[in-house]
Amino acid sequence: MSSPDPIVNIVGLSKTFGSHTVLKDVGLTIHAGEVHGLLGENGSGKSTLIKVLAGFHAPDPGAALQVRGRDVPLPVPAGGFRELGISFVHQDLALVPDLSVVENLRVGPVVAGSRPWISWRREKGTARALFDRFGLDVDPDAPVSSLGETDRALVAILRAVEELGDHRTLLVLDEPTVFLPREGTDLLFSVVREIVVDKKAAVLFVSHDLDEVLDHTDRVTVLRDGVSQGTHRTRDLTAVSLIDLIVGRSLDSADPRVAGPVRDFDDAAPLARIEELETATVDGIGFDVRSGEIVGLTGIAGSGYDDVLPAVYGARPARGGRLTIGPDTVALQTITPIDALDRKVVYVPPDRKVEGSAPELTVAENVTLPILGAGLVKPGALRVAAASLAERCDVRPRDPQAVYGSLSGGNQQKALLGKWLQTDPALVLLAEPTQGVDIGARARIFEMLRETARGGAGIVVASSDYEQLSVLCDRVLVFSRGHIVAELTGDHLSKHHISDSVLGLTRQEVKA
Ligand SMILES: Nc1ncnc2c1ncn2[C@@H]1O[C@H](COP(=O)(O)OP(=O)(O)OP(=O)(O)O)[C@@H](O)[C@H]1O
Repeated sequence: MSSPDPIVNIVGLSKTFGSHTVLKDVGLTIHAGEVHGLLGENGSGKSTLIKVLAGFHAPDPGAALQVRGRDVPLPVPAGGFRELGISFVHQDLALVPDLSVVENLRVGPVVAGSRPWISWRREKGTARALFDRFGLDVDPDAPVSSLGETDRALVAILRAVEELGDHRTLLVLDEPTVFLPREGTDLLFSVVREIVVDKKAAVLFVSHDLDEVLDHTDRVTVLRDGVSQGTHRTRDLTAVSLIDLIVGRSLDSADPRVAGPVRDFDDAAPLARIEELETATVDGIGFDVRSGEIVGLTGIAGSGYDDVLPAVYGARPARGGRLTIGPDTVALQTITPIDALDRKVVYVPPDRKVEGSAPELTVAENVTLPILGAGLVKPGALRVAAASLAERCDVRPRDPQAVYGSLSGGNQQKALLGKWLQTDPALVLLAEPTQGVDIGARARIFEMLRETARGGAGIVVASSDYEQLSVLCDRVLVFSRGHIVAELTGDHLSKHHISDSVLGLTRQEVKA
């Protein structure tokens, strides 16, 4: 197992932003040869700790860092992590889409000035050898923009592996599976194991997915409100003991791993009907959503399930199809987000940073944007509306004047969902609603969605998180090659049934 010698040792790490101390005297010891999980609720300080290692944040005075037994002065200078043999994969992957795969692989050394000239022929050969070693079938000349999500994530990870160099120490993966379709995670973890197999380097792995953490880490360190809850051997933990460490209290909503009661919608009238939808990846599909129902859409990457919601909302063009909601039928080829909103259809996209919000504005400004049009413009009233929304959605810190972009990922997601749910929508379209969200926030989000459904709205969730779909949905539609190939309800709504169905191992009859 792990070597007793720490490869990276952090002692007494604190970090304060303004008056808010977000890391409090944290220690972290990582051994060569281990996959070390870093867990904690949204906003508990995981990314801040990683950004101190990356030299992006200077810690408060008093912290110490040792790498392979040597003292490293803090703050780590810009780019200094390279000399320490540390590399990072951040959630946004930091790839340049217009550059080729091989150019992306070499961007780091070029920017760092460590490679004055480059033989691209040799680099392509090296890239091919690297991909072969990990069983990745990617053309080094292909532009990154042409790659699927899985390949993109794996290129970013292999680039980080390359950047570790000869004196490789630590690969830091900050929620690498958040944007990875399920079929990509197996490949990811085989890469992770390969890195630590000779016990020379270690992997620090940040994730909210408890199954992944329990299956793939050797030890875990848990942060709660910026305070370490200790480091534990993974084999001594269960999902329940891990939740206790992370949340530190019993969950304030129902356990998000347990489904609600089975509800029967067979005789309910449709609230919305999507018919003959055609997009680049979807081939004439249709389905109904009934009042109060939560419908899931899933499939492997490229199956078309993730193309449906933006097309229904008019955020991405459809080639054809119709949406009927209430008395109206709208052509999906021409529908715009304004038409959709007029019909009380709202859409929360998967990438909240790009499409869902204005990061430079305050939380109050972000969450009150949809109600500005309703004539409510007095700043005092907006502040009250924002504060009550933040309270209801459990957005932390509870400060409506905080800059939205400075919130942790999960808190941004709660605020974004709350912003749209307050508009009393008829049909809610959600893509990956709990991506990057911790277990406590996940419980809160599920509760918010169930409450909205109980109020009579229909909800459609497109996701590759089978556990989330099994717990939240009344019905799941499985896509393959642009068609709906299975409809799962009742006893067939387990994580494993959904997974088997997506992989084509089982089929359930699709009702007309
Ligand atoms: N640049 C900043 N300025 C002010 N506050 C910040 C800044 N960066 C982070 N914070 C605050 O520090 C706290 C810890 O945030 P951090 O991003 O480290 O959490 P996290 O554990 O990584 O959360 P998540 O799981 O949601 O990614 C949060 O309260 C966040 O709002």
